[in-house]
Amino acid sequence: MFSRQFFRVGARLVGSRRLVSSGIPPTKRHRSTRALKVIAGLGIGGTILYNTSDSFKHGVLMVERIGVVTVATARCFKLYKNTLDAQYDTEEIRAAALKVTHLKAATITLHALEKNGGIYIKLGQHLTALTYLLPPEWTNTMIPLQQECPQSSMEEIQQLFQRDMGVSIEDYFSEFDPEPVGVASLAQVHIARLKETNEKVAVKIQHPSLQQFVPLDVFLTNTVFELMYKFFPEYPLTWLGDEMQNLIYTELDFTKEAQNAMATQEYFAKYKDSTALRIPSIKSAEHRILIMEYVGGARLDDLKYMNDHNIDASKVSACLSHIFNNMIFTPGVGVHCDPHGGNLAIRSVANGTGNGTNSHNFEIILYDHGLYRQIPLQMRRDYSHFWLAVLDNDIPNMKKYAKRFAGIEGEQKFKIFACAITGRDPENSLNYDITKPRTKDEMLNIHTQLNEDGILEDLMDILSSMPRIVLLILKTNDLTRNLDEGLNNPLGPERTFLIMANYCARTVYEEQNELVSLTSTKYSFKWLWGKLDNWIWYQRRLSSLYIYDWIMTIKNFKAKLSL
Ligand SMILES: Nc1ncnc2c1ncn2[C@@H]1O[C@H](COP(=O)(O)OP(=O)(O)OP(=O)(O)O)[C@@H](O)[C@H]1O
Repeated sequence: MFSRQFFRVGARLVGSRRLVSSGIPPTKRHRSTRALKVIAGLGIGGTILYNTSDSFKHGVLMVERIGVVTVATARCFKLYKNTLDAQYDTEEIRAAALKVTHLKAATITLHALEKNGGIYIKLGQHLTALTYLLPPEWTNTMIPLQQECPQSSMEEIQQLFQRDMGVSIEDYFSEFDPEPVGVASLAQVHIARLKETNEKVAVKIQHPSLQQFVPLDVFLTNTVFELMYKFFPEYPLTWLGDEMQNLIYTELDFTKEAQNAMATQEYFAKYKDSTALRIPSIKSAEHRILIMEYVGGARLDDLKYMNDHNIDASKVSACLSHIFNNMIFTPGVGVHCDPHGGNLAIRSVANGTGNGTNSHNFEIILYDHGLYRQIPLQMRRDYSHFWLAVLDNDIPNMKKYAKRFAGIEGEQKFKIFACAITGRDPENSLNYDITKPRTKDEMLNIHTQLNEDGILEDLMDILSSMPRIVLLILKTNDLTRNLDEGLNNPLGPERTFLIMANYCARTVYEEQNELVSLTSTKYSFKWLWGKLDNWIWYQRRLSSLYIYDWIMTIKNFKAKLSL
């Protein structure tokens, strides 16, 4: 590829054929022939070096990567500068011009990310998840990055395995499917069978090319975001570079993923019944190779699979809600940072046999434990207050706690934030009704309203100033909401909100109890009264779910009788 480019540039520089035919004097022709020879010599030398010297090849690829990022950045800068500096007759025209620029810049960026691959694809995937906080032209354009990740060749995989494990794939496994079951930005997963025990396993292997370019790529992305901040201080995106730098090295260490998977498996062992969660067991873990028990399943939005296996979508939805709320609200294991559709699967099991004691006829499989985050205690408490206020339509308290846990101030920013966190349009987010599912029109309306002029600056401000962990909460909320909607749960979203309200209520109950203990003497009247008052409040909160479940049981019973 390098030599081809070299020759193309050479030919353009020399333009030799045109020189001969255009009557240029012989001395000039001589000079151009010599130049052609030099370029040809460099091209051939370069090709030989490229194919024989690893460090030369590495250098060339580095220059190429830098070139791709520099050109894309310069083009996007120019586009935005022209659009933002221009004069417009009306705000509508300006907004329309900005939309066009977003789309053009996003397309240029997409091509650059695809060309460089690796962590750039990860960055693009991160952007797609910020649905309510970035213009749709950006989030929609990046969607292909979720599906198309470059696959490493079997030869590269074999070399890496031999180097890192000290043994060949043939010696370690009795079977190894060369076609991966999943190819992602950082790794690919192959199905294999262990030679020693004949067990079926999933082997996650990091793309070999990643390691050598990660420091450069992190440096480049940080530089781009810093430059952007310099030229457009009103659109700060440096946080995105910082975030990537913080996370990428953790994600690239599969021994950390193994630790997370084992900790989550152990933690959820006591919640098997409410969650039906299955985490594949870890067989062995190296920095770039992870060998796990093979646990396959269907996607959660495969409604035919669920129908064929008699799996009740409303139960799956409730289990999902328990899994993620448990992670968010209970201190212990932390929150899985990437619960997208590809990282979850469902499989049917004989009633009561799933995962030891799970009483359901299905298991929910969770993959990819590369990143977990702990939510600080006070943030968890404020977040719980916030959601209880949302469910009570208590706007003053919503504002109070949005400010506390996410630093949101001002009417406009509060509205945007309420939209992002509830996934509802401004009207519904401030007037929340948990019984009503979102309609397609409502989702369209969210994007239209978030795209209104003047909002972009506020969005950028929110993104750069809010604690990173809140972004994770927003992302988890959104992904789990999408998973839930994909299930077509016949009961609607009501039960999942009641489950979440229970977790919030428990968090607030614990906080209030702690307060009573801190402000009164144990067993004094004030202490007893405080505890009782809290307990009654908590039971009142819990009862809504019990009542709902009772109503549903009676409804189901009546429906069965009438059949
Ligand atoms: N233990 C397993 N058993 C069966 N299939 C598995 C297992 N682990 C992973 N897979 C399959 O491989 C795919 C990719 O795995 P995983 O999500 O861990 O990779 P990844 O590189 O972290 O991907 P991404 O970053 O996109 O989430 C999964 O979606 C799943 O289909």
